[in-house]
Amino acid sequence: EFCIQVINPNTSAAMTQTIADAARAVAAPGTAILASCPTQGVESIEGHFDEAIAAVGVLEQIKQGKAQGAQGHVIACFGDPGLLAARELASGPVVGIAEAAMHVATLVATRFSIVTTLPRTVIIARHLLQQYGFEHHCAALHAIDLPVLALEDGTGFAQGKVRDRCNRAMREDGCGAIVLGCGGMANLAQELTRELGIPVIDGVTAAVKMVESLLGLGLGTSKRGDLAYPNKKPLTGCFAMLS
Ligand SMILES: O=C(O)C[C@H]1NC(=O)NC1=O
Repeated sequence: EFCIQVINPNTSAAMTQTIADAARAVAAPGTAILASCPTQGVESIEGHFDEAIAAVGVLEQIKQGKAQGAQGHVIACFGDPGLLAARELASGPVVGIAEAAMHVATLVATRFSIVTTLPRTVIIARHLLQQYGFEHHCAALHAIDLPVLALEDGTGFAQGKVRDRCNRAMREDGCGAIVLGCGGMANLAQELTRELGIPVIDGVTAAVKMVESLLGLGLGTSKRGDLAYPNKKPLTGCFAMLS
């Protein structure tokens, strides 16, 4: 009985499919998943510049999702790009996969490590830990040092690097759980949880279940204060589509 929009903020069709499949695999029987990515933007998000571009696409998708009946939204990129802006626009809940994975990890372990793609993404993930208040829960952060789209090149090489790095983190970090730091890793969590014997948490599936929970509690985004709908004003040029 819920309709949840899952937005891949990058424009990679392959990664959008990976994300959509993972979301649908955990969605409750009555939950419909609307999966999408921006019509324009950047094929992978690997830094602040990419995130700024992707955030506009996220807002466009939120607007479209609302029109299509989405009651809640997931931002399926580990930087949670445009999260607060999306919350201003949305009436339903909006959950980013980084915050969702971090929250879930704190419920099943006292310390979690993060395994993501590039070293620069590690730095951004550290900023998110501070922003969300999870710094002291995170034991360590690691990068496989491969570009995001290596996860979609079909060789399985990146997936092997993720597995090895998770294994090493579990042995060296004293962490009880691991957070996968990329939407494109969503299809690895279950298998790695079985293999490693500790919770390996993907943010796409965590966020879908969190949005279901919020909807089940009858909760949407607060529209009082800084998450109220944006003040009405003319939007010009390429931003007109957001008005
Ligand atoms: O920052 C990263 O490495 C991961 C992030 N980038 C992206 O295009 N989708 C993501 O989840």
